[in-house]
Amino acid sequence: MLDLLTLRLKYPMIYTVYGFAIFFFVFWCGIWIVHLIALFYGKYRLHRKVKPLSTDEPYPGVSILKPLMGTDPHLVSNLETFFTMTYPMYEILFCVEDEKDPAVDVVNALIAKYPKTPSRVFLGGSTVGVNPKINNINKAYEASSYDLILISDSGIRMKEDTLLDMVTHLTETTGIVHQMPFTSDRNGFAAILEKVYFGTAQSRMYLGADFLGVNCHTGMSTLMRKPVLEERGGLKMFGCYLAEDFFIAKAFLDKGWKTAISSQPALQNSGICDVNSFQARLTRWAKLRVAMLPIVIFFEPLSECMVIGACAAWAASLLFRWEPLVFYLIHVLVWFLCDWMLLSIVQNGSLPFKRFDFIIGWLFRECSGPYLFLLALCHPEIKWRNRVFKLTWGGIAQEVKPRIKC
Ligand SMILES: CCCCCCCC/C=C\CCCCCCCC(=O)N[C@@H](CO)[C@H](O)/C=C/CCCCCCCCCCCCC
Ligand SMILES: O=c1ccn([C@@H]2O[C@H](COP(=O)(O)OP(=O)(O)O[C@H]3OC[C@@H](O)[C@H](O)[C@H]3O)[C@@H](O)[C@H]2O)c(=O)[nH]1
Repeated sequence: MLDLLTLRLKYPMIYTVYGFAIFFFVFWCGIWIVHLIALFYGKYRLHRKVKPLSTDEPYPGVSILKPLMGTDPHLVSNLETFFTMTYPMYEILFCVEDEKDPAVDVVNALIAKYPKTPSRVFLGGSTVGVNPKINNINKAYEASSYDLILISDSGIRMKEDTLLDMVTHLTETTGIVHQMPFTSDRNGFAAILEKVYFGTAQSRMYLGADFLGVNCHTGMSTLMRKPVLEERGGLKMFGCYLAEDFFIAKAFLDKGWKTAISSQPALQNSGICDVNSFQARLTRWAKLRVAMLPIVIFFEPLSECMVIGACAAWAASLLFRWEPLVFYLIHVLVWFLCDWMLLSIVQNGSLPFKRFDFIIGWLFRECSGPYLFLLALCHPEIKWRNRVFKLTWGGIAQEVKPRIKC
C-alpha cells in the first residue's frame, strides 16, 4: 500500500522534473538559433549601400517631428545633422512643450543658421492623452505637410543619407520603417555599456524579431505613412499608451502593412550618458514590455545568457549526464564570442574601445540584466522625465496625478 502511494507521488514528480529539463534544453537550442539568425540577418541587412530612388518618381516629402525637452551638451550638434541631410524634400517640425525650455533658443538659432531648410517650432503641446511625447508632437503632426512622417527623438543623430536609407526601405507593402536602436561613439564606461547592450542583447532580439515579423518597433526613429495613421484616427489615438510605438506598429500590422528595419541603425547620441539613467531607461522599457506582453515575464529572463546557461547546464546534466560546470563555461564563452561578432556587424567599423573594455562592459551587462528585470517587476510604477505613470495590463497608461482621462 505504502509502495503504491510512493509510486503515485514519485512518477508525476519525475515527469515534471524531466519535463522542465527538456523544456530548458529545447529553449536553449532556440536561443542559439536566434543567435545565428541575428548574425546572418544582421550581416545581410545592415549597412547596405544606399541606392538612390528611381529617377522616374519624385522623392516623397517627409515631415520630421522632433519632440524636445531640455538641452544637453550634444543637442546642437545632433539637431544640426537634420539640417545637413542630402534628402531633397523634407520639413523639420520642432516641438517643445514648455515655452521657457532652453531647447527653444537652441532650435531658433539653428533655424536662423539654415534658412533654406523648411522648419517650424510648435510650442505648448496639446493634451490628447497621457503620453507626454505624443502630447508634445500632436500639433506638429496635424500641421505636417507630407504623407510620410518621421518621428525622431531628441538624442538621435543622422548621417547625410539616413533619411534616404529609410525611405528606400519603404516598399509598397511596408507601412513603417524603423531604425534599430544603437549608439554613436562616445567616451566613458556608460557609453561602452550602452553600445554593448544595444549592439548585442537588444540587436539579437531586434534582428530576430524583424526577421520573423514579430512586432519590436521602438519609436526613437521611425518613418511611417500618415494616411494609414489617419485611418486609425491619427497620432492622438495612441496618446493613451506610454508604449505608443508598439501600438502604432500593431495598428499597421493589423491592417496588413509590414514593418521593416532600415539598413542604418539609430545613432543615439544623448549628451547625458551615465549608468544610472541608462539602467533606469532599460527598467522603464522592461515595465512597458511586461504590461503589454505579460508572457515576457517568463521568457525575457530566460533569454539572458547567465540564466538560460544555468538552466541548460542543469538540464544537460540530468538528460545526458554532461558535466554542468564545463557546459556552463563553454556556453558563456561561445555566447560572448557571438556577441562580439554581432557587435562588430552592427558597428560596421572599428569599435571605440579595447577588447578588455568589451569584456568588462559585457560581464556587467549580462550580470545586471536579470537584476534590472526583477527590479522592473517589483516596482511597476514608471518614471519618465518629470512624470510618474502606472500601467494597467494591456498597456493603457495613467498618470499618477492624472490630468486627462483616457
Ligand atoms: C526562443 C525565443 C525566445 C524569445 C524570448 C523573448 C524575450 C524578449 C527579450 C528581449 C526583448 C527585446 C525586445 C526588443 C526591443 C524592445 C525595446 C523596447 O522595449 N522598446 C519599448 C520602448 O520604446 C517599446 O515600447 C516596445 C516595443 C516592442 C516590445 C516587444 C517585446 C517582445 C519582443 C520579442 C522578441 C522576440 C524575438 C523572437 C526571436 C525568435
Ligand atoms: O515628457 C516628455 C518625455 C519625453 N519627451 C520626448 O520623447 C523623446 C524620448 O524621450 P526619452 O529619450 O526620455 O525616452 P526613451 O528614449 O526611453 O523613449 C523611448 O521609449 C518610450 C517610447 O514611448 C518612445 O517612443 C521611445 O522613443 C525625446 O525626444 C523627448 O524629448 C517629451 O517630449 N516629453
